[in-house]
Amino acid sequence: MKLLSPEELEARLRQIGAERYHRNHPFHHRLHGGECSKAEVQAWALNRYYYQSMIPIKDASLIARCDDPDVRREWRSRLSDHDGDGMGPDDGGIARWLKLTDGLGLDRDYVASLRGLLPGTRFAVDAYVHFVREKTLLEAIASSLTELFSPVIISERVAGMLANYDFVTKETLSYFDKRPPQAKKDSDFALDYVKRNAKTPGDQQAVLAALEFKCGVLWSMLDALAYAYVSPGHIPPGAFVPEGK
Ligand SMILES: O=C(O)c1cc(C(=O)O)c2c(n1)C(=O)C(=O)c1cc(C(=O)O)[nH]c1-2
Repeated sequence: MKLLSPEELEARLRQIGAERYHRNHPFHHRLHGGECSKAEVQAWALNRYYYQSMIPIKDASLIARCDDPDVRREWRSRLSDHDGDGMGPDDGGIARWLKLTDGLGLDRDYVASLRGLLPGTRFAVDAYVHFVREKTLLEAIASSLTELFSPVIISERVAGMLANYDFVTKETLSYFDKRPPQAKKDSDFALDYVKRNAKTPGDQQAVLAALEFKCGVLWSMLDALAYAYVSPGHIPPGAFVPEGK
């Protein structure tokens, strides 16, 4: 591969998002289009809790291995976005995600215990954390770039779920209120970083591969969910069993 200009690199990254982001996954079409049963929505929220709960751990790992104070300063807002600043009970993304699982009628302690997780969710999320720990800082930063695409899917999700499910309220979905501006700020920074720091064809290839890897993490979480709870509906032993199943 020849050296791309920063603009060409950005265009290649956006192309990966257009093709591979989990917005294209059939489970999301089903979720947002109102075709999911309540049990499927519960399974989605319970499994996504693991992703939410591990995000600050992967961000803390990134900070821990970063020797640039400017990057650390910028990156640490991600920790308070998810963990909160101790200013109230619903402060921080993890606490607001638990409001979502509460609103869907799931037991908080059960969700947080992670006992009901699909093995596929665990493996995908753990792979993301390991990737960020083990790859170069440039690749670790690039792997967060799915967030470039999350504001669009979040607005589709909130509108679709509110219109289509009588068991979902605006209050229940409050997690998503704060995410689009946070994701925009975070992904603007990460995109600018990779455009400035991927200086060789090899660096640029690694950045593109990091985004493809991360799209695969998100995609495989939904594959696991669809296989267990939609079709063929084989729930792995020990994973969450919705009421009535
Ligand atoms: O709802 C979504 O579809 C979605 C996607 C993503 C993403 O693209 O990785 C994130 C989030 N939400 C999110 O809420 C979040 O906090 C987040 C952090 C990260 C990351 O990689 O650091 N991605 C995402």
